Amino acid sequence: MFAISSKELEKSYGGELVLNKINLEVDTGQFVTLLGPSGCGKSTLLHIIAGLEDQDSGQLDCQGQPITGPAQNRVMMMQEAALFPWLNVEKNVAFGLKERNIDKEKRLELAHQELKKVGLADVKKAYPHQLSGGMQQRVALARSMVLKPDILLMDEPFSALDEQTRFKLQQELVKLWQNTDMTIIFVTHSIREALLISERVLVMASNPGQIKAEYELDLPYPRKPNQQKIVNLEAEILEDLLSEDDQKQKALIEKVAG
Ligand SMILES: Nc1ncnc2c1ncn2[C@@H]1O[C@H](COP(=O)(O)OP(=O)(O)OP(=O)(O)O)[C@@H](O)[C@H]1O
Repeated sequence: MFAISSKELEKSYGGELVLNKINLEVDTGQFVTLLGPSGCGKSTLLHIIAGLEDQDSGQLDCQGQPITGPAQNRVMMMQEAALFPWLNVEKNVAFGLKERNIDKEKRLELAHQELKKVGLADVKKAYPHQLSGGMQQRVALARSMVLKPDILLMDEPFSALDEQTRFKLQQELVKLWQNTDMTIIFVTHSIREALLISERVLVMASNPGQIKAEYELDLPYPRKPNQQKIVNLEAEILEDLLSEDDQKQKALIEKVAG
């Protein structure tokens, strides 16, 4: 049974087809990246998988059951940490456990354990504004992980971070994932990021959004950006996206010029 599967999934906004015939099969425990240019529908697809939006047509299942809305076993992490500024770090992490009828002491204990994994147990009494952007995203990661999701959906979670912090968080995320059975679907428009972290890269194209290529990455972790295979694949995917972009631009010029 697949963690997530879709058949001929489609979505339009205002008459514009945004997702076209998305066929997806994600194995349990896999780390999959949706890679593509701005506007190709990556976030829309992730939101539909999260159950935050409906598709117009096509089948979408999680663990063999149709997705009809949000569920506790699917957790979404966004680009902005969006922590509660009035709660300290441990309470931010523990917050989502309230819904699960876990008592306060246990909630804080679980939050502590998760904060330890992201190296932030020592600042659990601090408030979000006291932390750097990278630390805030680590807290957001702990807040997602404490819920022990089967499926973690990540929408460009590191794209607002500086390069070295981003690299560190990529490595940490991979380590955290390796210690679980969690399935991750990660959205990015960084080719390098996709190649450094995931087992499978699905390259999307726009107008309408579709999956146009797929790469299986049978490379051990931790990966380095200067590994020959990564360098070669990065060049290949970039080339592909550039030629796609040229065609789109040509079509747009023809349309605008009449
Ligand atoms: N709620 C909405 N209403 C109308 N149009 C929308 C809505 N959400 C997304 N779109 C449109 O759908 C298309 C795909 O958007 P989406 O955000 O999924 O792309 P993306 O690949 O995630 O882009 P980015 O990398 O810039 O976040 C875009 O043209 C966008 O304007």
